[in-house]
Amino acid sequence: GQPSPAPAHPGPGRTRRVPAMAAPSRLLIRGGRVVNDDFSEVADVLVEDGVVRALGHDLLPPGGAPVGLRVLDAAGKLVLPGGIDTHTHMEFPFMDSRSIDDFHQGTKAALAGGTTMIIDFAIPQKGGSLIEAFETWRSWADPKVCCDYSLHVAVTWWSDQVREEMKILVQDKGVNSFKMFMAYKDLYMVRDLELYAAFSQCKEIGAIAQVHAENGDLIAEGAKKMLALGITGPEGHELCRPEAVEAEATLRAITIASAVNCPLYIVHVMSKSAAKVIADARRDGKVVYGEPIAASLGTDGTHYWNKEWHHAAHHVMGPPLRPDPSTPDFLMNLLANGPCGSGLPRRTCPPFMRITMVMSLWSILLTRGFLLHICCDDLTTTGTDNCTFNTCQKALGKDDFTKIPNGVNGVEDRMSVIWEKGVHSGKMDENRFVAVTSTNAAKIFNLYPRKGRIAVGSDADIVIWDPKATRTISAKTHHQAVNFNIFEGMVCHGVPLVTISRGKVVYEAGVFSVTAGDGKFIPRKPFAEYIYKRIKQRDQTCTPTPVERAPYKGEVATLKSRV
Ligand SMILES: C[C@@H](CNC(N)=O)C(=O)O
Ligand SMILES: [Zn+2]
Ligand SMILES: [Zn+2]
Ligand SMILES: [Zn+2]
Repeated sequence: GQPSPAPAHPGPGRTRRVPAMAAPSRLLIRGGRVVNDDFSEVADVLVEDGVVRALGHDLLPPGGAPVGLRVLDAAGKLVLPGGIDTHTHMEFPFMDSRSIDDFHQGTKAALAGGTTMIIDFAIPQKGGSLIEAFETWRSWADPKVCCDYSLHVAVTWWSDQVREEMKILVQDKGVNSFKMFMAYKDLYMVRDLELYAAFSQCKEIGAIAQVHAENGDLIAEGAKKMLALGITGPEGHELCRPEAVEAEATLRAITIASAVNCPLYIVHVMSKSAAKVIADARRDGKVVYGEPIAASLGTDGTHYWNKEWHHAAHHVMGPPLRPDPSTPDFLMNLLANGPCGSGLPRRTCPPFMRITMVMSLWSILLTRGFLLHICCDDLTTTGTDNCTFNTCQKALGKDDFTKIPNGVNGVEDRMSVIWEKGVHSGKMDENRFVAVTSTNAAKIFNLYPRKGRIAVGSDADIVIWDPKATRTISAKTHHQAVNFNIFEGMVCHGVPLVTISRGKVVYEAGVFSVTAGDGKFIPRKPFAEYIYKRIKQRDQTCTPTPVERAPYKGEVATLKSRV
């Protein structure tokens, strides 16, 4: 059975209790630049009863704002779809501890950073019921969340019961994503044949398979080796599971999913090696998506060699951050090159081929007069894997790195870190930023266009964003419960000024107006079009058929009896 809900934290950040009747039911966001994944335009946004009612110009009635309509001036600012964090672990009982940001504090911090929805994980013990785990996580989250949320469910063992419960979760509970761990040997790890069975069931019921891609056997052997060498500090955590251990499992998962023709989602992509495997698989046409996280996009594994034990330990997560300092830039490049007008395949063919290809390509373009849509989209969404532990909790592993509870922060800083490292750096434009922080996740997890877009009929999850303002990230000022921030001191362009959740201003100029439980669980239907179209097409037209041939009539050797 699972423990009871963690106690709610008072936490930093003033919360102004706004009496329910005072919140206006209608908002008019005026004069901002509305940015969706495919298009930007200066427009007013009218919101009523939690939904976008109209987009257009001069929506303010001539007589001025009528009673019950609040006008927000967004002139010179951006108006973005609220971020969707695809990967969190609030108040997660794990490694003899429990993550310190709970569903209240964690979702407040999300809102402060411009994220208006999180997708967390219900994780049963081996042998436990998936449905019971789902209901347990629901009981923790529903009373506390300040923003909308949903749940992936983990498959930590295999049986006919698990297969059946996956089907029930999809049909009755609004789950359409299941995470299988290839690491955490003896705790959550499943083996290849179980992956094959779980992927087959995901395909059968229209879910997307997610994997934690690391080779759990190599990690176990690597850890023994490091401890035997007397390496007990956080540096041992990375040394025992170098990026090849992540890349190997990534390729193995892709190979198994491809054999099943099941859509695959690689969570927390942490290394160049794994990212290259995913990019190559996508170029081969595989239906696979990669999710780098704020940590792997914003910092690196050199911190494991920091002389301050607690500093190094606070960066311990699985898979580890990588000591190769070029990793964040590399991952951001692969994240940046999404479906674009003129993106040309960056590699995969020798130079002379490329010249001829480019020449022929441009000649086609010019004659046809349209921009070729080459979709690179090597990495697709961004999460945080927010799973935070205070220093005293991390100290459970002060003498043995395998005992350091794994996990880092990110839920509050993801949007600013990606704006700074991705947009301000010139790698991606504002539309791609929206795609990777919100829209692509909504499409993959079948939330779109209710979530992930500012359009008439969509939920009014909106952020008024100041691309020019900067903020300095620090544990001293962040709204998370955890007492450390892996982005400490980072100055980021891109600051949320106002966060709106389902039409309510919940965060403005540093002040919260949240109510625990205001967030809702968002159910998700199976067979998301965005991922299943190609799968279904392949089932129809790519299933192999036998060759018709006359039976063999020649001599057949006699079976030699074993001597
Ligand atoms: C157990 C969970 C959180 N911990 C972590 N990533 O270090 C995960 O592996 O995603
Ligand atoms: Zn994981
Ligand atoms: Zn592209
Ligand atoms: Zn995780």
